Amino acid sequence: MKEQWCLRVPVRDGEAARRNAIIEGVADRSLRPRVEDEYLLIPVLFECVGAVTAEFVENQAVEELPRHEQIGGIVVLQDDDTLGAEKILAARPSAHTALFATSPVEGEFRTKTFKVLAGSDTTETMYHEYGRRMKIDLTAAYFSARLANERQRILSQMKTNEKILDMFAGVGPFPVMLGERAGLVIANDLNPEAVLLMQKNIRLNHLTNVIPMLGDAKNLAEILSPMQFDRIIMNLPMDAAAFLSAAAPLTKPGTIVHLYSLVEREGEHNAEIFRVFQYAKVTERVLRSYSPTSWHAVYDIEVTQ
Ligand SMILES: C[S@@+](CC[C@H](N)C(=O)[O-])C[C@H]1O[C@@H](n2cnc3c(N)ncnc32)[C@H](O)[C@@H]1O
Repeated sequence: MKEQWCLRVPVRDGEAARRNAIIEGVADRSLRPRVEDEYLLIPVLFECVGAVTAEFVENQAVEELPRHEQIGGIVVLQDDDTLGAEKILAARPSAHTALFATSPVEGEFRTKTFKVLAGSDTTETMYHEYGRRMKIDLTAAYFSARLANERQRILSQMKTNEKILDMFAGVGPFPVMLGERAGLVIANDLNPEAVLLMQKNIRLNHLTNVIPMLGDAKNLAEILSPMQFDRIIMNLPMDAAAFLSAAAPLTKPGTIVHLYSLVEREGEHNAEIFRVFQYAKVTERVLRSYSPTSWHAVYDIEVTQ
């Protein structure tokens, strides 16, 4: 593989950064890093640069550039900083556009609006994650690279041929990633633009067992019963717990529900979970902090009866 681009990280962070890059599929074990001044230069695969996860870029790679998150060919800056945007684009050959979010995540489609700071006037890009490709459009449909590791965790837990339901699938990152091992994935979202992109992503990744669906998750039980799923993904962090009773009729003993939520205290959703599923084994894990008083957590709910 040809060496074309390097991550430059302080030597003290070097080993962790290299391990992270190898796990992310961005660096290759066979390419040796080298030390220059106080920095370790980690050769990465040019075509995979877009797959570097947001946290990795922010924390390890580019201390001298303004803080930003890279998603495929797009960098999203934390500040409305045109000069900084141009600097980032010059430093990142794989990036074609620099954006600044002019709104928070909002509305039921969970989208943001953006201003183009530099580069091409677009919010569309191709995003790569662990060998999969996804077309995304940051204004049309929600997308975040931050759950890339979470998708791998679930993939590693899956048995072959599982029947999976993603109730809030967006442009399809979970279905695309889990599809290779699943028997069937039903991938639902309320946003028509997200479902259109998801259809493209299913085709881009040559999946024939992922069925995209446009609808309100609250009606899924009525539409899909008597189907029962081995695994249900619920990634609507502001409100997923409110949909637990819509998911319940589609479960059976052994079903695992992965509920993603923003929480302010440990066990925040336990009362609702045990109200809906009287017999369940629940594990709560923190994924990252979201604000000084809240964090992003995943509840793995194993239905036992
Ligand atoms: C946080 S995003 C998650 C998208 C995707 N799972 C991902 O990881 O990128 C939540 C998604 O839920 C969708 N959504 C919101 N309310 C919904 C509802 N009642 N039924 C179905 N989808 C809904 C939004 O359109 C959005 O795409």
